[in-house]
Amino acid sequence: MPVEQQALIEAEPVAAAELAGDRIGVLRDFARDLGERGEELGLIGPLEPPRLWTRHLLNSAVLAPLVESGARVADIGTGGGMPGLVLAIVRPDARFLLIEPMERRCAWLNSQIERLGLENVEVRRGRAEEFHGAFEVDQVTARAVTALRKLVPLTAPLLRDGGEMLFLKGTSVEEEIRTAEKALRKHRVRDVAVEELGAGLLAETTRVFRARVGSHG
Ligand SMILES: C[S@@+](CC[C@H](N)C(=O)[O-])C[C@H]1O[C@@H](n2cnc3c(N)ncnc32)[C@H](O)[C@@H]1O
Repeated sequence: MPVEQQALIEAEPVAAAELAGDRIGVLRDFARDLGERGEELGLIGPLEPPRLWTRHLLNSAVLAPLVESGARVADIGTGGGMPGLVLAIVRPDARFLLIEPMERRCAWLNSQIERLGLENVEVRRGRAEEFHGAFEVDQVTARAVTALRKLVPLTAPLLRDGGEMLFLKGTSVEEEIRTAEKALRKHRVRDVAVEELGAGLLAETTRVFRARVGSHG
């Protein structure tokens, strides 16, 4: 990578090693490739390399403690890898399905899975709604895909009874919850909570929408 481009990619924050534990080397490897090629491949915008770690990688990795050990997790609209591929890197004890309709993004994700030697993650090309009835998972994750009132009908049918939604959301999450009231009721979404993640670790904390579907825990 040219020196001038290296300088544009954010230096690794101290919190990265704490969040990724012994998987930090693999996360670093992914960060390097995403930083070098992500913009050219249309995976991240031109303003993103200087905030690659804080805005994207660590913003995804803060979800890791909420992933249940041994869980089957579907990440909807993974794009360049956030949060699903980052979680697959830092949580090798869970299994991940990355659901992404765009062919070029799926090719990128598959090439990273192979290059990084990840054995707990697969890519399924298509829209979330195309997989309703095809499988059931314990948890679903998503970031920057669509508003909650649309995300709930897309993802609830992918969850087993008692399964959990974990959506990275911005500051308007409470307003999104209000607007999604009908969809939440229709899909029997319960135990709705908003949690702040990354306090004490990240300069900017992250908000996660957390809820369960159906009747069983
Ligand atoms: C703005 S990008 C966000 C990518 C990534 N989650 C991130 O935070 O960087 C939205 C992604 O969702 C995908 N997407 C849109 N609608 C979808 C659907 N119905 N099912 C699955 N993925 C979808 C798009 O192809 C795109 O890659």
